Amino acid sequence: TPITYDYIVIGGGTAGLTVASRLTEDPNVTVVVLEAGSNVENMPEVYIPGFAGSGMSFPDLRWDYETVPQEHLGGRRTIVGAAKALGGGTIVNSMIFTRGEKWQYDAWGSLNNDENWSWSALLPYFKKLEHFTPPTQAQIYGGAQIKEEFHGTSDSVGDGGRVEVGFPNYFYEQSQMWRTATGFQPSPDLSNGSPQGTVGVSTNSLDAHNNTRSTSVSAYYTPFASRSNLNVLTEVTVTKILWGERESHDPPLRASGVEFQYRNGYTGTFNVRREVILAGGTIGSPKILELSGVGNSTILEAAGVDAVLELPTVGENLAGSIPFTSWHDMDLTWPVEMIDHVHSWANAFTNATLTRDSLRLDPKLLEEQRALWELNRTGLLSASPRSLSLALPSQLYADGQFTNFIQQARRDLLYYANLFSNGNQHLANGIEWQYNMMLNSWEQNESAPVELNFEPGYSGPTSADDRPKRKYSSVNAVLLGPLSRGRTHISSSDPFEAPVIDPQYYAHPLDLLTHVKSIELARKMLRTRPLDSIYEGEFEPGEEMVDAEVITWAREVAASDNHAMGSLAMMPIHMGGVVDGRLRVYGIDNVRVVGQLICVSLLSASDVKADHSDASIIPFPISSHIVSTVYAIAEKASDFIIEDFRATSE
Ligand SMILES: Cc1cc2nc3c(=O)[nH]c(=O)nc-3n(C[C@H](O)[C@H](O)[C@H](O)COP(=O)(O)OP(=O)(O)OC[C@H]3O[C@@H](n4cnc5c(N)ncnc54)[C@H](O)[C@@H]3O)c2cc1C
Repeated sequence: TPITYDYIVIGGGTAGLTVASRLTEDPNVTVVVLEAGSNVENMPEVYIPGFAGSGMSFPDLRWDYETVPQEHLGGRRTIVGAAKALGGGTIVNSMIFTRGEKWQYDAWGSLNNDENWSWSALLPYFKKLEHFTPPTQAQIYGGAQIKEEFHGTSDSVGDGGRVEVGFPNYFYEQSQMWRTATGFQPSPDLSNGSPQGTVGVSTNSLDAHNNTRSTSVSAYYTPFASRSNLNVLTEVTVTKILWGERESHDPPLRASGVEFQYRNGYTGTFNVRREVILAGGTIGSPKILELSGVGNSTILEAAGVDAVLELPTVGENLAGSIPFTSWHDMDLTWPVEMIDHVHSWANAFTNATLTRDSLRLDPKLLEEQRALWELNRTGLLSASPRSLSLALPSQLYADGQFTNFIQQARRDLLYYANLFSNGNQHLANGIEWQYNMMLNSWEQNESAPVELNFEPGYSGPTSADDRPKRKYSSVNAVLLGPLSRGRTHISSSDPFEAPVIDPQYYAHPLDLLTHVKSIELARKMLRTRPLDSIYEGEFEPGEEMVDAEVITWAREVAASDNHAMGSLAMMPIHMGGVVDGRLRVYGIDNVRVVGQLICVSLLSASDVKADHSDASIIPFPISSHIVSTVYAIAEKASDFIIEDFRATSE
């Protein structure tokens, strides 16, 4: 007989471990977590901050979700990065730990007409999850800035939250120069809900006491692994959710358990008493719903899966593809045929004394720095410092130019909303709503559509073997507010077959225009005082390249940064939503989705770091790296689950 648990958590990543840990604080509640990847907490590439990003170079630690050929990226396929390990994205990510803009969280609440979702409703959870170490005088001198009221408990106050958050203890001189070169206002705190238009040093998911990475494993699992009511199984892939008997075909459905397969091929099932928590990530979660017969019945039947619940927007709301028709008449500063291109970063040679490249160029230095880190947790490997600037439209576009683009986007609003909705009128309404919010915020110059993110070393598309063995400064341009939407769907009932992912990058012309502008700005910044003093010529896109060539080049090389969202969006059902404000899947009694959002943004590729992956139910993109928001959603979801159980059992 299968074992019965109160809760089954599918996916032991960021959100999954958070929820499992919180639920098992009650010793009477039993939880099993099923994670496809392994526990790699003890890999140096994971816990040493200076190696951040290198985790994705291990094939066993990633899913390799590949997109279909992207029409607007020259027909190339790209990889949507996602981690396959206990701890999920927190194991491999770049440790950037910031929050979005206040109005964006408020907009989730307005969209769902739900006061549970707003900046002020989430702030207590952002604080609850953090165990924050305030900056030292040396870190403040290096550029670290915070306002304590926005952060979790620090050591001086008490035990605090679970995720260690702090500032790097090593700063590269060129990062400081870049912050000045941007000309942006210094941010008082990048997590204060108003990062737009400012520049600052990012906080990290970092234990600042011993300079090691903080992950959802170290925060939510390892200290509690001895709980007898928490069972975490690794190398186990969930193949479908099982449903209880129904008297008729009408909703609601009720999950009775899950079916899974161990790496060695052994299969089994567990029964569930209360709820199944779906936390498989942006691509993983809709895939499991579809394999279980929940989704668009036409897609399911084509894949050979019997539909049990018609929920046509599962896997939708992800990105879009269309011709640039009506935009061809616009008065653009570059020839209109160039719109259909992207570029996503700029880098330059530098004569700075030390960059992250130094570790690669000089094996002896790497050895010394490794020994230093082992000795006292200092040196170049003790930190993964990033400086971020969140560019407003006025910082990207010349006067008046953006207004024209916004007007054009408004004229085409319904056209694109319909086009991206895959024929679903409800979803078209939802996308229309999202567009209105986003265009209004940009028109009023109140939101940052892009982030310029400084890497004190090489970041770009060329492998270490193929580029000059020199030191670099790089600016990653991340499109934080994509208007394109696409989809991810299964095409087979085989749970080990990858889904068909079509984010439709740059299908909305404004995505491309804005991203191109951000690269122009990045190139300029690299030559601006005081950074010009260490500038030794642009490497990529290339000193001689004019805009047209840059766009062509970029289209050929730009990489996905996985800033997509909404494949199981939290929206009203009449707007194409899949989950309600308490994260319950519409039409199902006891399945919740936590932490699964995919952000489709594009950033530069890097051989050292990739960036970003999936995260959740968030209906439209936030102007930030997303992991802290995923943790906050998971903390909040845990409270919902506990409250809802109490309410039904009273
Ligand atoms: C390379 C990289 C760099 C990043 N850098 C940053 C950064 O610096 N800052 C930031 O804020 N964000 C960053 N992100 C994004 C962030 O880490 C993720 O968005 C976040 O961790 C996602 O949380 P999640 O819970 O939604 O999914 P995940 O943490 O990905 O968890 C999903 C889990 O489910 C498992 N799973 C999937 N399907 C199944 C199945 N069928 N059965 C069992 N298990 C399954 C997966 O293996 C995974 O462990 C980065 C992501 C990547 C990949």
